[in-house]
Amino acid sequence: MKVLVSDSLSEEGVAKLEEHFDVEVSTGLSEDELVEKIGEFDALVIRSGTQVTARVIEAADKLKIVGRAGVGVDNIDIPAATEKGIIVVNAPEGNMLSAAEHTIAMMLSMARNIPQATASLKAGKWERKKFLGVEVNGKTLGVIGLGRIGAEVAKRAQGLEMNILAYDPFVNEDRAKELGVELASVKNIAKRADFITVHTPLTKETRNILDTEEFDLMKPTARVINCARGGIINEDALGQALKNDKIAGAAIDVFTNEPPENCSFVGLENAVVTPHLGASTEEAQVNVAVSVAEEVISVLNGGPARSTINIPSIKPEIMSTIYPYLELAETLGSAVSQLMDGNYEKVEIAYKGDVAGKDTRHLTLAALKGVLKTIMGAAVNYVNAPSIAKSRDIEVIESKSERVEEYSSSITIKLSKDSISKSITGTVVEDDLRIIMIDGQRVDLAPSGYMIVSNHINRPNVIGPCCMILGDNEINISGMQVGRVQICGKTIMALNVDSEVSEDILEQIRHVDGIIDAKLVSL
Ligand SMILES: NC(=O)c1ccc[n+]([C@@H]2O[C@H](COP(=O)([O-])OP(=O)(O)OC[C@H]3O[C@@H](n4cnc5c(N)ncnc54)[C@H](O)[C@@H]3O)[C@@H](O)[C@H]2O)c1
Ligand SMILES: O=C(O)[C@H](O)COP(=O)(O)O
Repeated sequence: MKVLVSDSLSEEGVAKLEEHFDVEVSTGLSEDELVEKIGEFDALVIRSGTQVTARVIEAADKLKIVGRAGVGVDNIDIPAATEKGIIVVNAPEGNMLSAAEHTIAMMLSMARNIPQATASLKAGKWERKKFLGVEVNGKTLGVIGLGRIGAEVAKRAQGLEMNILAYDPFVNEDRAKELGVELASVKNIAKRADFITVHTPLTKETRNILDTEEFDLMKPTARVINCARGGIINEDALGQALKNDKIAGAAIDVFTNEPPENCSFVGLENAVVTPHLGASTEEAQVNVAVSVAEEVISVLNGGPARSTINIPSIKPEIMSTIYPYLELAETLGSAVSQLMDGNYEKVEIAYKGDVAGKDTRHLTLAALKGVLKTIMGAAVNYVNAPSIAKSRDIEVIESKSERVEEYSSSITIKLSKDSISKSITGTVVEDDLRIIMIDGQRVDLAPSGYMIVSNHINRPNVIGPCCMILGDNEINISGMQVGRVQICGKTIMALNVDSEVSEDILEQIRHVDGIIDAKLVSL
C-alpha cells in the first residue's frame, strides 16, 4: 500500500510508516498536483499546510485514511471524506503542551516587548525606556475555549499567579471549580481581563468571537493572544484596535490566510507575530507524527483508529477498556453474516454484563462493519458502515443488559430476514476472543482462520464421515465443537480447519446423511 506525506513530518513518523508501506514525501503540492497524484495512494498524511478539498477527495479513489499530524482539521473537507468512507484521524494530544507553552511565551514576550527589544538591539540601538513592560503577576487572563490547550494555559498562568476568567459553553461549574477558574461571558471577559487568549476551534460560532464590539469594551491596557486559528479574532478589527490604541498589544501565531497577505496588524509595533509555531517543537512533532503513523498502520491493516474525527473519537482510557470488544464485535459480525450468506434485513446487537456499561457506540460500528464486509468487502469501514446499512434498508437495533450471566461480558449479533435468523455470541477471556454460542447452542471456539459450521441430526455416523472427507482432502482439523442437544435432535458442529475449504468439498459434506447444511466461515 502507498502513503503520501504532503507536509513536513518528523523522521520518526516517516520511518514508522516505511516499516509497513511504500511512502512518498512530497511537500508544497498545489491542489491540482495533489488531485493528479492522490488516486494512487491508500493514505494521506498532512499537517496544516495541505488543503484536502472536495476535489482532492473526489480524485482519491483508493484513499482510506487522512491522518492529520496535529489537532486542527479545518483544512480537510470532512463531509466529503465521510461521504466517500474515508476515515479522518488527528493527533489531538501530541502538541497540546507545546501550544500551551507557546501561548505563555507569546504572552510574556508581548508583556515585556521582547521581540521588539531584540530587533532594536540588533539594529544597534539601546532603547531601555521605550520598552517598558508590564507584569503578569496578579493580572486577569481571560481564556476563551477551555479544552485541552485552554486548560493547560490556565494551569500555567495560575503558576504565574494570574487570575483566570473563562468562557466555554461546554464547560460546567464543576469543571471550572476543579480548574480554579471563574466562568464569565465573552463580554464580561472583554471588560475585565488584562490579557485574553483564545483556544477554540474555528467554527461559525467562534469566527470573530473578538470583534470591534469586544475591542470597544476592553481596557486600553488589554492585550490579546491567538495561538488557535486565524479568524477567531477578527483581523481587521484587531488592526484598527491596535492602530487606535484601543488595546495595548496582540500576540498572534495563526492567520486567516497563511502566510498572511496584506494583514492589517503584522507590521505594527504593538503586535508580536510568529508563523504558526504553536506545535513546532521537537517533542510535539515526534508525538504527532508517531501517533498518526500508528493510526494509519492500524487502519490500513484493517484495524480501528483511536482519534477519528468523522466517527466519535475514542479516548485512550475508553479505548483500553473496549479494544478487545471492538475486535470481538467485528469478528462476530463477519462470522454471522457469512452464516446468513449476507442476506438479512435486521441486525440486532445485544451487549450483556460489564460490556453493556461501556461506551458501545464504537462496538456497534465495529459489529456493523463486520456484518457488512461480507457483501461490501474493503469498501466498508467505521465511517460509512451506518450509511451503507441505511441505504440498504437494514434495520440496526442495539440492546444492553448489565446483568451478568455465565460470562462477565458477552456480545450477541443476530441477523434476520422474515422468519430466518442466525445468531452468534462471543466473549473475551483474558484478551482471547471466544465464540460461546451459535444459534443459541453452546460452543467454545477460538474465532480465527477458517471454520466449518454445520447443522446435523445428533445421531451416530454423521461427524465421522465429515471428518473423513476433510482428511481425504488433506485438510487438518485443529478444533471441533458439537452443540449439546438431546439424541436425534438438530445440533450444530463447528470445526476449526487449518486451510480454506473449497465449495466442492463443502458440497460433499452437505451430502453426508444427517447433515442439514454446512457453511465455511473465513475470519
Ligand atoms: N498554533 C498552533 O500551532 C496550534 C497547535 C495546536 C492546536 N491549535 C489549535 O488550538 C485550538 C484548541 O485546540 P484544543 O486541542 O485545545 O481543542 P479542544 O477541542 O480540546 O478545545 C476546544 C474548546 O473550545 C470550546 N469551544 C467550542 N466552541 C466554543 C465557543 N463557541 N465558545 C467558546 N468555547 C468553545 C470547546 O468546548 C472546547 O473545550 C484549535 O483551534 C487547534 O486547532 C493550534
Ligand atoms: O492544529 C494544530 O495542530 C496546529 O495548528 C499545528 O499545525 P501544524 O501541524 O501545521 O504545525
